[in-house]
Amino acid sequence: MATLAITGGQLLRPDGTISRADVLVDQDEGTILELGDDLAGTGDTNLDASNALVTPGFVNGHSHVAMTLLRGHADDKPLDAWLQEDIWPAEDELTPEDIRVGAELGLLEMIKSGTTAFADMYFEVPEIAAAVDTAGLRARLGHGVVTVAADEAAAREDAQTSIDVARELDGAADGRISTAFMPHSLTTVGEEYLDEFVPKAREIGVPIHYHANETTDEVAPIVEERGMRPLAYAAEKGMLEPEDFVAHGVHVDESEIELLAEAGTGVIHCPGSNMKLASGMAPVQRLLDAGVTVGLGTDGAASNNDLSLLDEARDAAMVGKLETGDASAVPAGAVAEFLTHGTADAIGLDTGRLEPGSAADLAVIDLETPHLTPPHDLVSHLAYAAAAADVKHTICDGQVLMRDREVQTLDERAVCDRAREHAVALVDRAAE
Ligand SMILES: CSC[C@H]1O[C@@H](n2cnc3c(O)ncnc32)[C@H](O)[C@@H]1O
Ligand SMILES: [Zn+2]
Repeated sequence: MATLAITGGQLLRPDGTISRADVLVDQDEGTILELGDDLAGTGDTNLDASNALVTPGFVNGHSHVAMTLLRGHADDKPLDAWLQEDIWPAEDELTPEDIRVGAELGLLEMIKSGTTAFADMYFEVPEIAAAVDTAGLRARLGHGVVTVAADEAAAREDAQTSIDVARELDGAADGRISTAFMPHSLTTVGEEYLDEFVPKAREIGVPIHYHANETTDEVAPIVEERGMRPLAYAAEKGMLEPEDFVAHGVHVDESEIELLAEAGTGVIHCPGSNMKLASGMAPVQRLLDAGVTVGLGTDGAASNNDLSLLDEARDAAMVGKLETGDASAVPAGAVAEFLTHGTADAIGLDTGRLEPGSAADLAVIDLETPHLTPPHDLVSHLAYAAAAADVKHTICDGQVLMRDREVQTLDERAVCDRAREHAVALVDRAAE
């Protein structure tokens, strides 16, 4: 058995408290073997965590990781105009290789900012899975289905691809990859396709993930045409089960909050994207008060514009207070849960807790920096003050993905060079 010791650090425990402990990892099993006062010298290899905070690796509950290629391509527009005028025309030009290159850039950024697990909706998912396998992260992946502008044969093929991808890739990368059926949203996928394919997702036993209640423009047509709220419609279509999770949930009313709480369906809060696209502010404290499982997501790098969950954590805390007019809303402790086991639970991945037997997915945050001094409250620092560049080691499934800020599984320079070339060519093709 190969072992790794992470020594000298302060540990964020599953109950949200912080205390001193070393961590011993079974690298063959990818699990935490032991937490103890003095495990220095017990591992085959050692990572120094002195004057550092050791947290579970961060979990990103909603992303489109390959959209890094479109970072900064189209800013300062609302969702519909942004998608229809800029993003979808550019995505029409994407090749499988572009998606591989964009995914590698996104994964590099995730590793550098302490993320070890994520949920992702996009196209050419085998390319993304291959990048995840190489990079060493954990992921729930799915092919995003959009049927609005497609003829019936193309729409059915798209939905079937989502089912096939979910079946074929579940368990890939030595079990680090799991999957979901991913209709894009309740307005971009026709009812007949939900009726046909939601039962197929249930047959193969995968969750369903989709964008929901992101903007008022998305809510209004459902209310007008069906006389019901979007999440009541989702429940009617069988898409509100405990394993399912929706992205955004900005414009949810009390009846929908109750539906989510009763169903056990998770909501992935994406405050950066919601602010940038001016979509609105999700009622996160009300969701929490109602008992809804809330997670945190970056959305894609074209609407954020980075993939750092520490940025997202700060945004969540800040916007939570603004939305309620209450400075005690969405406090640091809640945000620390969002970063770790809250989001892991929402997307159904078994990670996010530092305890013996758990997945050895960790981030080590360097506290030797002015903006994290003094160390009065390290949970506060995690929510309000820490940044991506403070992450010094990242470990997933017991493997060291970044040591002393050097990513081990991807060649940083080569990934960035390739991404630059592919992004320029992509945007040029889209402009032709
Ligand atoms: C069909 S694959 C996923 C699809 O979603 C698009 N997308 C990216 N960000 C958002 C967002 O905030 N709301 C809705 N759709 C979004 C992405 O560009 C892909 O086309
Ligand atoms: Zn999204």
